[in-house]
Amino acid sequence: MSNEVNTDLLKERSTATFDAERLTEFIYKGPEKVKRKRQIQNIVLQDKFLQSFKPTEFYDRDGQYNNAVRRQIYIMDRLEELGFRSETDRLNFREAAAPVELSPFGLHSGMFVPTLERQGTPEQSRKWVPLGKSFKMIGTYAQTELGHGTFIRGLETTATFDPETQEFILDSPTLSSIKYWPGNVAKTVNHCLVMAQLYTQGKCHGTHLFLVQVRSMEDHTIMPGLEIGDIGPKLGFDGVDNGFMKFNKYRIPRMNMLMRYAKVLENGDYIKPKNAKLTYGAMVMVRVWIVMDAFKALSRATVIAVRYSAVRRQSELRPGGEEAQVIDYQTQQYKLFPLLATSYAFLLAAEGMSQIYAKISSDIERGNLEDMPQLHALACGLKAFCTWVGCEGIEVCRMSCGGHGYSHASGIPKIYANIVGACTYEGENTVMMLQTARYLSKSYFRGQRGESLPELIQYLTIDLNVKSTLGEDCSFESLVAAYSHRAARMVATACKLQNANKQKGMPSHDAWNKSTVPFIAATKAHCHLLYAVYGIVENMGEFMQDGYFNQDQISILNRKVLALLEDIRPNAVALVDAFDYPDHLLQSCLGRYDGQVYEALYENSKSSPLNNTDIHSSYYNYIRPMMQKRSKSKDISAKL
Ligand SMILES: CCCCCCCCCC/C=C\CCCCCCCC(=O)SCCNC(=O)CCNC(=O)[C@H](O)C(C)(C)COP(=O)(O)OP(=O)(O)OC[C@H]1O[C@@H](n2cnc3c(N)ncnc32)[C@H](O)[C@@H]1OP(=O)(O)O
Ligand SMILES: Cc1cc2nc3c(=O)[nH]c(=O)nc-3n(C[C@H](O)[C@H](O)[C@H](O)COP(=O)(O)OP(=O)(O)OC[C@H]3O[C@@H](n4cnc5c(N)ncnc54)[C@H](O)[C@@H]3O)c2cc1C
Repeated sequence: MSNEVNTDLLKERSTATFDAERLTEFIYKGPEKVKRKRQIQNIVLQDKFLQSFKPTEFYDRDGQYNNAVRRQIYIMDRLEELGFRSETDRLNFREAAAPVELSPFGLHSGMFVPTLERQGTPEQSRKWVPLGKSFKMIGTYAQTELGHGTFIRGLETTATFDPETQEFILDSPTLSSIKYWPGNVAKTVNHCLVMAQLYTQGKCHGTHLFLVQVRSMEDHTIMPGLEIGDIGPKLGFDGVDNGFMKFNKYRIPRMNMLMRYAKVLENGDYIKPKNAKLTYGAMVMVRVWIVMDAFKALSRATVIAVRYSAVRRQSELRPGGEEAQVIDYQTQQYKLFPLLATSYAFLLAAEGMSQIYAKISSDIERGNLEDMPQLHALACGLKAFCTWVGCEGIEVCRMSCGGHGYSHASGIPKIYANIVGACTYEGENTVMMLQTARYLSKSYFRGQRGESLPELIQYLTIDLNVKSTLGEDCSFESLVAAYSHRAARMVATACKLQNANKQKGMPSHDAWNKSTVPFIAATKAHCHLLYAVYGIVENMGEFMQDGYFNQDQISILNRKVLALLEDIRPNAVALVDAFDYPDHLLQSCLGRYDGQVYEALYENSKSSPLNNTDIHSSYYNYIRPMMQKRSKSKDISAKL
């Protein structure tokens, strides 16, 4: 590989109208933090073991899982040796060391340990959390079953209290009750947090969490009374062993029920929690993180697509002129620049969401549950919105790279395959949007009754007869007003339909179900408040439906979006550089900082296993015999 930077990229960087480094410092919260991040990334870059892994697509499933375990354990050991204590340092190291592959210990650190911490009594946490943190106990979160994922109340695994032995008996009474999908259940973990229907004194008290040992701590054999296995290959998550698990009247001690909020006493009496949904806390936390995952995935794809578009030359823009950088085509700009802006919007949304989560979850821990519905609605809506928009955007990035985007060498297919799972896991997106929709519906009717609403949804009570004041400048205030108007109108329309259905005599559940399509559209509009001019132009019908904008204003917006493409054009490369993703994090021949994409693609293709021999064994085994057979056949030779 040459050491030179592609001349087009050099030019892009030298003509940018702002200093990308300052923006990097804004993103990572200051120059010291940027420096530290780079130091950590360099440690990884110098690490021969970490650099020795080939991309996961070159391994079969067994190899992918094996490598993932090997690499992640090495990462843990290195983190210990390096003595990194700060969460940011550890995250930076982990991301640089395993940039594409998901960890077979991800659910251990991401759900198992935090749930023990937050849902266990102080004694339970004191006992188990240190074991989890030191990996003496390896665990995961096992909730979903063959028959039910979304409808938690429909889960069928039972945990029946036996006061004689002071134990719970876990059972999978039906085929559909078998736990199915939980990550890392198949091969990695020795413990699970299992969501099961609690029965005591002959009564069901709904779903609760239980700590269950599933493998021997001595030799990792599956505990008697359990059946465990892998569910097979998936679209992504190559290194993750999503599994199935069946309980055959398997006993665990009473104290293995997580009892911070609900309790079962020795005599079998059940003590109710303050709110039954407190058991769902781990899911809320992960939904919040997923917003940040959506940012990371979309921004990486955008970096790759924008850099490649600056390097790729195709066709003549000026007749007889040199071939143009594809980034100069207005259509290419219209594909990519809004996604670049969306990446930045997602970053800010993810940070804002994390702050709200930190505040409300600490209130909840102190017993103040007032804002729980608001947190739930916000986390569900943003998780669904950002993963949907992110995945669509990543696919646009892939296609904007033409044929090379389809190759794993572009790095984009893997980003997509991993993040698209987030549209389903931790709450299927439509279902999540409908949770936010219910909150909006209830809030709308409260607003109609004159009750006060939380700040984020006060716009639901605005006067819908007011028209837009948007002028040539497309001011921030006029854009916010437009989005508020559109979302408020759409929520009101959906609520009116819901009400009309009720008035026709429909039971309230039917009245709700038969208005959910407009409610989903209204909820997307609610989440869309992250956007500006492009969002209006792309959804003009919804903004126009009640004549909110006049014809002149529509023309202004259409002109403005094209003018913005011109504004972004000289800065596009600098705006993606500012994310400061080093090449070894992007793992992309197309998104390289130096822009040497053709050399990289050519080199990369040489590592394809099909190139190990000039003549593949299938020639001797199948092609040659087929040709020999055909050449002997009279019919064929006659035709030839
Ligand atoms: C290549 C490099 C790229 C870089 C990026 C890569 C990105 C990849 C990163 C991946 C990293 C790590 C790996 C991730 C691992 C994946 C983990 C996946 C784990 C799981 O999936 S665990 C299982 C998750 N399951 C779910 O989420 C189930 C969804 N269902 C529910 O949550 C609920 O049941 C419900 C559907 C929300 C509600 O059901 P229902 O209406 O029946 O209501 P309930 O009776 O249950 O509730 C009544 C009432 O309560 C309200 N409510 C419900 N939940 C909550 C809550 N959590 N908090 C507060 N209130 C709640 C509900 O709204 C009702 O209210 P109402 O009566 O309407 O007022
Ligand atoms: C990669 C991956 C990792 C996972 N990891 C884990 C894990 O670690 N632990 C774990 O417990 N689970 C895990 N899961 C399971 C995951 O949480 C569930 O698949 C998810 O919650 C969706 O539930 P479901 O499969 O039952 O979908 P379903 O609910 O069956 O969805 C099917 C369709 O029905 C629609 N639908 C369902 N209910 C409604 C409704 N009320 N209103 C309108 N439409 C509805 C949905 O919108 C969807 O279109 C994982 C899944 C994946 C893909």
